[in-house]
Amino acid sequence: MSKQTNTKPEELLLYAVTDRHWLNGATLISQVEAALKGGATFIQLREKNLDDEAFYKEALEIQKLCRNYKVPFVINDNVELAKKIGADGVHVGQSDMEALDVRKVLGDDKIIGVSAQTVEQAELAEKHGADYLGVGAVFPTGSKDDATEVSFETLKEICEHVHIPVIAIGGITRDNVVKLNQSGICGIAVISAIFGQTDIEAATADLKNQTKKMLGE
Ligand SMILES: Cc1ncc(COP(=O)(O)OP(=O)(O)O)c(N)n1
Ligand SMILES: Cc1nc(C(=O)O)sc1CCOP(=O)(O)O
Repeated sequence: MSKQTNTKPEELLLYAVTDRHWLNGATLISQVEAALKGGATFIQLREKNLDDEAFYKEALEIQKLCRNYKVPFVINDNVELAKKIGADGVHVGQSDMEALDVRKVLGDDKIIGVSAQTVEQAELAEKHGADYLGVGAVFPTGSKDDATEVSFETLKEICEHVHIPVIAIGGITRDNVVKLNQSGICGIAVISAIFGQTDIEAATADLKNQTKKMLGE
């Protein structure tokens, strides 16, 4: 990995993906702030069932918070909303808008993250202008119904074949993150290991330490 992209590998160390499934009466903004206080280095707003107006208001609120913490903020799938509020970028999957088309909408300076499960998908995403790849699911996950498992060997192969940063996602916890050692990733993305925890700030700080250890930092 060595290509210049719109995000730095260190920003991708501990990437928090939101999920209102874990709210339990709390607000998303308070949970994201706890993750930021604990040291999350990147935030993705992932909403699957929110109406446009509520999604817009929430995105503006979380964007403001992330700016205060100087942490990149991207939106899952919704390129139009990312463009409208001037978010730092978007994350798209294999069945979403193609990276080349996202780039046309957002311009050269925004961050485009793309999900990849195979080397072919990873190479194509890089060629089409992705700034980083999210590869998973590296472990079984309860947070995404249609996740398909990606083996350690495939993760490693993807890292070897692209020149953009790769992060792993899916079922990662403080206890199993060590298993990703020597894969070539520069960080991890999680939902439940942060937002499913009682003390989000402490869990984030702990996971960040474990991730740094795994990376040999
Ligand atoms: C960092 C990161 N990596 C992968 C994904 C999965 O994206 P996608 O395949 O589009 O699936 P949904 O998240 O839309 O269910 C992600 N969101 N973030
Ligand atoms: C959003 C997402 N994408 C995945 C993929 O495999 O692409 S797995 C996943 C869910 C990650 O949540 P948790 O950390 O709770 O397992």
